[in-house]
Amino acid sequence: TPPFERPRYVLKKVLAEPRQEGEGAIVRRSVGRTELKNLDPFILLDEFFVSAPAGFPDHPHRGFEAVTYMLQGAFSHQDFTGHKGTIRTGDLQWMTAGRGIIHSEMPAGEGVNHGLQLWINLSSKDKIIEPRYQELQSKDISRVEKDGVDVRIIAGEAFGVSSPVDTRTPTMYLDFMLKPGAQVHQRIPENWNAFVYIIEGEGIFGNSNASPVTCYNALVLSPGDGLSVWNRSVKPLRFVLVGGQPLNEPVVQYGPFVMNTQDEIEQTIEDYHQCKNGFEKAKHWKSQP
Ligand SMILES: Nc1ccc(F)c(C(=O)c2c[nH]c3ncc(Cl)cc23)c1F
Ligand SMILES: [Fe+3]
Repeated sequence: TPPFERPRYVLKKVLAEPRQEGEGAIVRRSVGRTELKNLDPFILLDEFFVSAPAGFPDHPHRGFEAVTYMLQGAFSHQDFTGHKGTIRTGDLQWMTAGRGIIHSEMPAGEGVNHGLQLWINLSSKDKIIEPRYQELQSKDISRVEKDGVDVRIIAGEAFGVSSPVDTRTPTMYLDFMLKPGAQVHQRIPENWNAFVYIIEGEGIFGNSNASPVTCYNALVLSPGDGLSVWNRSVKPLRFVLVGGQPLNEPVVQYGPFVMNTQDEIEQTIEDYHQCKNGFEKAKHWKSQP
């Protein structure tokens, strides 16, 4: 018996090509590029590859959440409130920027530091909340291994295990590793928007006779109550499955500012330049080298 009443299949496949971002950093942007704009509540997904001295020096955020997940290496971060730390392989930083953050995110490991940064929009009422961090070390991230499937539960639930992360918008963010020959059937709430981003290997998504998809591709999923995935290759398959309940609000983005109207964007730019309404600490702050 098929595991789902309405299996989700692949509506669109988009290859994320490398591009410059920050200072000398290379990112493969999937969600957030022109043809992948309306995946409400998701604004952007960057797979970043950064070697020192490149990185993301002092920059602001307002109106959304930046979720950084390190796949390999380390990143150090510091913000204008004095909050600082290092995100290492397998670690997670869920930063709710709310009304405003200014921070720097710089590589802290030797060689290439590789990870994902997902931007999740906030509802209009949450765009003015105080900034907040939820930071998990690799060992604290819920993990289930079963029948050749190894899933790390960054947000939401899989195999009956939930993540401790408190998401403003109901969200799932699952990091799957499938051994050769393994398959997985993951339930996804019916009315959520959902996509897959492949990190390593090749997999078959949606229906069992679909053609295999390889890394750096993002797959937009059709509506439905779950996704099936098969690994029919001889290598491990690694991908993230991201889903969220749409906010259904207007989105006006200006770089690292995501609001609901053009007026709010203009107000945000003024707040940032005049160090007010949440950007007060910008007056005297610069990141320490
Ligand atoms: N100047 C500028 C302008 C706008 C930005 F969003 C950024 C920025 O920080 C990032 C954009 N992708 C990213 N992936 C991973 C990480 Cl750790 C950071 C970023 C930045 F630096
Ligand atoms: Fe940032």
